[in-house]
Amino acid sequence: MKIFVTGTDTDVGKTLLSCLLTRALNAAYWKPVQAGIEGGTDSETLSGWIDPDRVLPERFRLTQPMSPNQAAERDGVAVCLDEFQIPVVDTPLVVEGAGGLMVPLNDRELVIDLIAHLDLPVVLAARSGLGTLNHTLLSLEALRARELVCLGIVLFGPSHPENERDLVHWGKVPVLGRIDVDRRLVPEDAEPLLAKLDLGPLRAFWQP
Ligand SMILES: Nc1ncnc2c1ncn2[C@@H]1O[C@H](COP(=O)(O)OP(=O)(O)OP(=O)(O)O)[C@@H](O)[C@H]1O
Ligand SMILES: C[C@H](N)[C@H](N)CCCCCC(=O)O
Ligand SMILES: [Mg+2]
Repeated sequence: MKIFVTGTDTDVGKTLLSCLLTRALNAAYWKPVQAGIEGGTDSETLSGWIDPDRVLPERFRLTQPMSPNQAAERDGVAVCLDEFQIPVVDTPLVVEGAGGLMVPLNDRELVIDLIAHLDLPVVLAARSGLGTLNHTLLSLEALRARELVCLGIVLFGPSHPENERDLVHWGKVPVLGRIDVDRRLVPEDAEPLLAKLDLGPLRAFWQP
């Protein structure tokens, strides 16, 4: 069971979702491209939530908090799809992208091309409130155009039932749940937060 966690944007909740999914699935975690290391990386965050031995080394650790193509340019590093091989692990694996789907890795390749290269189904982190319909439906359309599978959407933010309804209607993808981040979340919050998510569509993908 291998999943790529992507989002409609940066700072949308991919890392928090990855924390929850890795715990729920007893998975390893891999961040192929980390852009920005000052103030802590996503892998360091995950190491607080799961056994650090299950946090695999990033393929690229770029110093600047920018789009990977720009951060790579600053660091004088060449990022390219051929450099990414899915890690071999004997557990499920959660892979977290950088930013959203159309974020460039270099002059020719985008994060969505990395998903296709790794050949993984996607879980999409999205905001719950005003603006999410456009961002989320565009993301789903981009995935469909490349014949990539989206197993579900996880919403971050306050309750907005009409948005949830419209995302399911137009996106034709289940909303797995919603997480309202109203304070600093700690690993002890994992179980109650996971209770808000329906991981059935994920498990059904591998065990129909
Ligand atoms: N433990 C936490 N408790 C509460 N809020 C958090 C926590 N960790 C991150 N946040 C906040 O939640 C939001 C989503 O953060 P998150 O790191 O999950 O984004 P992301 O989609 O992974 O971004 P990136 O593209 O940088 O990987 C941000 O506003 C962040 O500041
Ligand atoms: C720096 C940030 N936290 C991520 N690592 C990279 C986000 C790239 C977003 C690019 C963009 O959509 O304009
Ligand atoms: Mg992140």
